[in-house]
Amino acid sequence: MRLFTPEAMREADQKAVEMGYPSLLLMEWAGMKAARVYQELFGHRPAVVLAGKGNNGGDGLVLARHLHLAGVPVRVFAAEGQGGDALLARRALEAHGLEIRPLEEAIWNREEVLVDALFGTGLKGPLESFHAGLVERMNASGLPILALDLPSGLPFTPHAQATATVAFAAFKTPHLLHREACGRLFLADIGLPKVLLEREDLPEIATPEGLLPLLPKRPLTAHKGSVGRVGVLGGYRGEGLRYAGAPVLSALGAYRMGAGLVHLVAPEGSPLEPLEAVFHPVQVPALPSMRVEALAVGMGGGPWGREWALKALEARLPTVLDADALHLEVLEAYRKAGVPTVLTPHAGEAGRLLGMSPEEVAKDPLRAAQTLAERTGLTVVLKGNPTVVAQGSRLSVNPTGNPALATGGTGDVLSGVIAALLAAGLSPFDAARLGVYLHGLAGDLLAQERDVGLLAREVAEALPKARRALSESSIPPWRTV
Ligand SMILES: NC(=O)C1=CN([C@@H]2O[C@H](COP(=O)(O)OP(=O)(O)OC[C@H]3O[C@@H](n4cnc5c(N)ncnc54)[C@H](OP(=O)(O)O)[C@@H]3O)[C@@H](O)[C@H]2O)[C@H](O)CC1
Ligand SMILES: [K+]
Repeated sequence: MRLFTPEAMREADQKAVEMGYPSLLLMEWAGMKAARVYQELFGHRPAVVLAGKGNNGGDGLVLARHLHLAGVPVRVFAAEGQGGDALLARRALEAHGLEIRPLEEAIWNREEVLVDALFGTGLKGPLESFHAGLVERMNASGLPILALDLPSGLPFTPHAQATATVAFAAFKTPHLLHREACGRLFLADIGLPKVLLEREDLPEIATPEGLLPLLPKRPLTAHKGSVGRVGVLGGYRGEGLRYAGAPVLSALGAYRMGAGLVHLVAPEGSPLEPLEAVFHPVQVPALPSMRVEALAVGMGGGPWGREWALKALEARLPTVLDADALHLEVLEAYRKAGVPTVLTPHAGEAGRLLGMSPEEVAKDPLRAAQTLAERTGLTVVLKGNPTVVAQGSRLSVNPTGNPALATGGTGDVLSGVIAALLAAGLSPFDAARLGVYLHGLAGDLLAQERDVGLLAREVAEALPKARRALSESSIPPWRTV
């Protein structure tokens, strides 16, 4: 599944029309499918449809007709000046005798549900004062908001804060970059010819169908040496072993992702945990002899991070470089050595490597991840909401995960998860996108029980459940209608 920009979506739309596909059919399906979602979520609760003058408004007018025909009470407030399909949608609605009042008069009461059909992909800049005021009034109403295609105003502020969003034909960048504004996501097939949605040049959205075939199988003859062994190198002896837990969490992540054996190389005095690991206490960063197929390096390494990474490079094994190991000259050494490498920076670390502020990175994570991947020649996991995986020109955007994961140590767990998948034989890009997806899904499963107060080790513990959910193809983060 591809992630469309609003422009790419408009192109697909235009191509459909050039192919002779009637655009009115697309609008009819969009409005009809959205009406179906409305009824599923709100039953016969009365609707207030707020429609703009563009095609997003047209979708809203079609929805109003379908709700009316289904016996749902509907009041419609629409901008003036529709043309094309939206005007036909308006006429069709009027033919059923529904009154359409000016948008300026929009008002609602406590029983109603707001349908946001003001703007979709055609918005060119931040909302001007009238629409900004309207959207703010909608948000402040406390009523549920069903957004058609996009919460109006996105990607700018202010924008509608939706309870649920029905995306038409495909997800667009704001759906994943501003997930918190979208509420529950629904994806509606509106009959757009499939060839128009197959765009290899666009970023992929990691989906269960795409990732399931990558999940390492465990044959009956498996033993601990055959399913992938991981070496974890990290920790710093200064400052009283302040981050001694980080390598332990990485080791837990690796075990819970299915590593057969984990070797833990950490400063003397570090906790001897987890009990299942093979311990190598060292005085200074070192690479002891051990039989492993992949490494996770840098967690809690502080000033030792660089040395850990350079020592680890001697093994010439697929490696995950995290946190303190992330320095430009280290990355250059890994690239030169041709070692399959995955970097796992957050926005702050990526910003440091790119010479940008963390805010700039977070604003356009797709571009930042791709730039870092191109500059380093390595595979990049840019952690954030959403997490983006980049390698060369390939981009994969991860739809799992939630704010509960924003807690100390979850990144360390992720490094072990990806290392375990590398050790099981996956390529860096596949290990990264599968690892990120499962790690996020583990967090999502836990958030169903509690949405704050998660511990990183619990995320590790939930990994087998996430793995099972993926193999049983349950819980995609959206529903298709
Ligand atoms: N293939 C599909 O996915 C289909 C999508 N459909 C729906 O169509 C919209 C996109 O429709 P479009 O008409 O291109 O655009 P919008 O309805 O989102 O908005 C256009 C109007 O917004 C005005 N505008 C633009 N920027 C601003 C702004 N900053 N402030 C105020 N007004 C603004 C613009 O006015 P202009 O005078 O600038 O032209 C337009 O009037 C998509 O999201 C789907 O919902 C189809 O229905 C089916 C196929
Ligand atoms: K909208």
